[in-house]
Amino acid sequence: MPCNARCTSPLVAACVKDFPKADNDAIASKSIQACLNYTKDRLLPFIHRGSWDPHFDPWKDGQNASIVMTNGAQWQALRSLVSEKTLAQDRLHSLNQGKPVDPTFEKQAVQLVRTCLGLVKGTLTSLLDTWRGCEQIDAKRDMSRYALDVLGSAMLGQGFGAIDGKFDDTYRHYQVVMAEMLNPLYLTFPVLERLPFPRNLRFRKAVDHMYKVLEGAVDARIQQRREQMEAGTFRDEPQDMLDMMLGSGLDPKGVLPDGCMVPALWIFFLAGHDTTAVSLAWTMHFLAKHPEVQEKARREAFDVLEGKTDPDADDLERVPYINAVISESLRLRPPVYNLISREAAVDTELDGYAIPKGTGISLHIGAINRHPEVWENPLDFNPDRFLQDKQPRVFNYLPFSAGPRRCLGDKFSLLEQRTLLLKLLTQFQVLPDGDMVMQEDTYSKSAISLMLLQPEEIKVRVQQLS
Ligand code: HEM
Repeated sequence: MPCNARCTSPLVAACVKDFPKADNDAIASKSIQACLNYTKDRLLPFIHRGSWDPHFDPWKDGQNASIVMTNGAQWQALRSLVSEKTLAQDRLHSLNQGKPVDPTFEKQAVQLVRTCLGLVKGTLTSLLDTWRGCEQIDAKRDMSRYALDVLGSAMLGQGFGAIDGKFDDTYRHYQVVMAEMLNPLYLTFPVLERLPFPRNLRFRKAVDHMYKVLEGAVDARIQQRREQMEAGTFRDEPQDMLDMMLGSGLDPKGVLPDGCMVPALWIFFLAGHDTTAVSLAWTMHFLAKHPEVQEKARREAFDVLEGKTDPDADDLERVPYINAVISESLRLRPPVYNLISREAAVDTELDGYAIPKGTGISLHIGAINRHPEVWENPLDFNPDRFLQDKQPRVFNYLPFSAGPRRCLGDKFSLLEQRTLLLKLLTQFQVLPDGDMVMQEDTYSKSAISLMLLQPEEIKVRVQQLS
């Protein structure tokens, strides 16, 4: 199935080709809904500051194009540039697999992984320090703070003061954006966005604030480079993703087309924060609920660390069981539960269902990840299934989606999650708090939870290991 310019539907195309019949059923029966579904166009307000302006045309060339909002050739160009210049690119993956890579890039990527790991470790140490002497912890809240500070450090070289409780102004505005960005009423009737409602004024103020923070971070970095160049101290070694995307010069648009830098940074925050936080919170929940799994993961963590307090990049590649725990948690509770919908690019048919061109299609990741014809005992939490020889086919396991639009931050998120688990397991025991079955059944009703599967709360108890 070809793609048209407005609607990239490679995933749908891939589904038609690659899904076994059972999954086609799941998609067709559970996931194909009417056009009220989210389409990428509807996500404009939080990504494009000008989207409440009736004259704003996000599809016009060079107007704040962002990777999530574009399709076709424009998306392809942005995707390869952004992925090339961040931790997301495939060559970093080859690096981890010991395959040959371009030596200039290798030097930069190795440096960046090391720097990012350093930043993650610092944030993590602060987080675990806040848990000492605590009986019960709010895992959902704390994982959210951890993921935000890690992302801030890795992207911009600065946290948001989330873990140390400073909660600067930016954090407050950021929360407004996160709470409102997928408001179903406004997604369905985007025209409401342009009316002078108090909600809209608050939302615009918050989006404006976030843009200013990101623009300010870019300007400050350019200014810092200028001073370093004048003093002859500038070293062309990226310290964070902003450095990678800026290249080695003084141009604020860096290696990207005009107007794309801030939307690119913005998207990484919006796509990378809550997703990782929710995944980690669910993993804490499963560890508490399955002590035998926790013990096995702890043994692996102790074996790999061999007495060290912090893992290095190699250690993170030697934790198959911990990796399987994360994979299983992502299977059962995929943070992106319902994939942002596409429109069918052409008239087509999916497992006997006619799909006219333009129909909104939303893939139900949650249903696919637990389909009984694909997964044995699909509702059981069983990390060992990811250690068996026969691994799930790509399109049977979709927490990060699949195909050309697969998540760009998956490797980064896994690095962040493995680091946390390695350190956590060697320092704390995670225990259930109250009725954990209840927790699994109470999902947040907030707007964002319509796409992200957010638990209402996840509380666990922690006990420091002696
Ligand atoms: C557990 C953590 C994460 C999960 C479950 C997740 C899941 C997803 C999914 C399902 C998509 C596909 C959306 C679609 O096809 O419409 C996606 C796209 C994306 N993700 Fe993630 N994500 C995670 C973490 C991250 C992180 C940490 C970052 C960045 C730092 C990130 C950046 C992106 C970007 C930029 C896209 C858009 C790619 C494109 O349209 O080409 N994600 N993610």
